[in-house]
Amino acid sequence: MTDPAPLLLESVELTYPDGGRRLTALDGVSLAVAAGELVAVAGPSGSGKSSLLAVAATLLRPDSGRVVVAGRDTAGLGGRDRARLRREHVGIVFQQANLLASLTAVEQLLAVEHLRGGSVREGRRRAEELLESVGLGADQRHRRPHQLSGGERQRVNIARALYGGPSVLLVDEPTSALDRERGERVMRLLASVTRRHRTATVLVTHDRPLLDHADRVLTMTDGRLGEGS
Ligand SMILES: Nc1ncnc2c1ncn2[C@@H]1O[C@H](COP(=O)(O)OP(=O)(O)OP(=O)(O)O)[C@@H](O)[C@H]1O
Repeated sequence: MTDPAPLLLESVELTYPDGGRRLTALDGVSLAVAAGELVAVAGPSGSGKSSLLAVAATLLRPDSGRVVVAGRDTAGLGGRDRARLRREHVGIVFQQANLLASLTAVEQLLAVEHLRGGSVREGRRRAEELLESVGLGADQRHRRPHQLSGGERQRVNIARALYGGPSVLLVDEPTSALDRERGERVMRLLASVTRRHRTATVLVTHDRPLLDHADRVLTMTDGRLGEGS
């Protein structure tokens, strides 16, 4: 029997208030992402890509349809249970690295351990290992964000998202602040962490050459998700 997909969306509808009416951002979106699979979502500005990530992250509740994360149907969950589900099962990588200016790379990951109420000694070892696995050398691991390059900051960001051992990894335009070559390298890294950590990864990008690194490419058009780029 195959394992259930860590991320499952079924017939999801999402609208936003728009004056006196409602604007449809997601229109009957269904998507299943398997463990170890990297799905890229392309599509024009305003087509609904960020809305898709927000719903998958349980940050927004859909008007209708099902969102199942790590086997849990999120429909009946209150705010606290959603927050816990996110903390335990969802890693999020935003466009900008959003790192805390005063903390070193290792400490950025330890801040997550602190939130989880775990052991800092254990956490330090795991943080060092993860940062090494995304390609940060021993020196860089003890630098603050302004002492790192944009690509290195994005690597710290990815390591931090992986820290909690998520089964779902959601990535929003990870290469937009990077030049072509660094963007390619970050994309290769995301493909490799998806395989190594067996995450169900959804990545939103405008950057067409990067789509080659995905297992599957989908296109969002006016809130509808279709096959192919
Ligand atoms: N909070 C909001 N309130 C009202 N409308 C919104 C809100 N957020 C997004 N929208 C609208 O919903 C639609 C989808 O937006 P979304 O941000 O998901 O698109 P996107 O594909 O991620 O765009 P981009 O590539 O420019 O980031 C757009 O028409 C947008 O204007």
